[in-house]
Amino acid sequence: MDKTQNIKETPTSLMDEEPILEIKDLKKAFGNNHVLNGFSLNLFKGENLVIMGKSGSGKSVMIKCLVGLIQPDSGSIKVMGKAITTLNRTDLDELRTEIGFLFQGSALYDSMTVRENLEFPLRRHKSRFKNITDTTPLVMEALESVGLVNAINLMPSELSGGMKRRIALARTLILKPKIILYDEPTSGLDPITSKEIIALMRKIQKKYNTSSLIITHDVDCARVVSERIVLLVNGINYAEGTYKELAASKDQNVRAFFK
Ligand SMILES: Nc1ncnc2c1ncn2[C@@H]1O[C@H](COP(=O)(O)OP(=O)(O)OP(=O)(O)O)[C@@H](O)[C@H]1O
Repeated sequence: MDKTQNIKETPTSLMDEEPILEIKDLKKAFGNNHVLNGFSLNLFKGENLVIMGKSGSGKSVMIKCLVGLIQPDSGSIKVMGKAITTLNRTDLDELRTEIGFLFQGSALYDSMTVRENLEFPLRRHKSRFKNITDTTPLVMEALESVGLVNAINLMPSELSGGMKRRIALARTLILKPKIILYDEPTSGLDPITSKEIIALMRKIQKKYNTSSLIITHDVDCARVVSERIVLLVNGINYAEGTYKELAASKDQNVRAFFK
């Protein structure tokens, strides 16, 4: 099926805006393995955009291209108007402070308290926070946003899986990112904790006016959290639309995601 049949026009409410993140015709192959074959997407301010694709379809490769960890073979990626592939190391590092990551495993530092885990990114990006002498208000605000103020002095070993994920999110929020990349935010969590994380993602979107790219296999998460969904199939943005639109599609490749 011609992919253009599946691609929805950009929603009219967003049409006048510059995308905060723009991927155009991205191609990446490893030898004969052509992973991305002209993938494109626009992420707009304040939007939650879900990317779904089956295992091995290239979601992680796309994210790595996006943050400059992998050089694509061709195509362009602009984040807040800056072309990623042309930035030098310093500019790329600076741009990365505007992007929050919540990756699978949410790796907190086991030997540090929750407070120290949250302070870590502030120390790493010293130049941006050099005028801050007391980190407590920032730590408290981030913990408040994820509903875990009381966990400030706990060690990661004292936290449940869901709490760890919340703290990892707080550690991301402390840098006040404009864009958040979530990689499987609900994987490994029980249904109730997943629902709590999903609700939290919505709350964060509203409170911080962040734009998010969310990679997930979790159809429930996609339904609740997204304004739009992009399906990555055969290395391209095969289909795009709201949950409702895609869930009603008759295309077998699209239906496969909603069974
Ligand atoms: N550095 C690399 N060198 C060679 N091949 C790679 C490299 N990174 C990824 N690949 C290949 O690219 C393809 C896509 O991998 P990727 O990790 O992006 O999939 P994914 O969609 O994120 O999968 P999953 O949902 O299982 O995490 C796979 O065939 C993988 O083997």
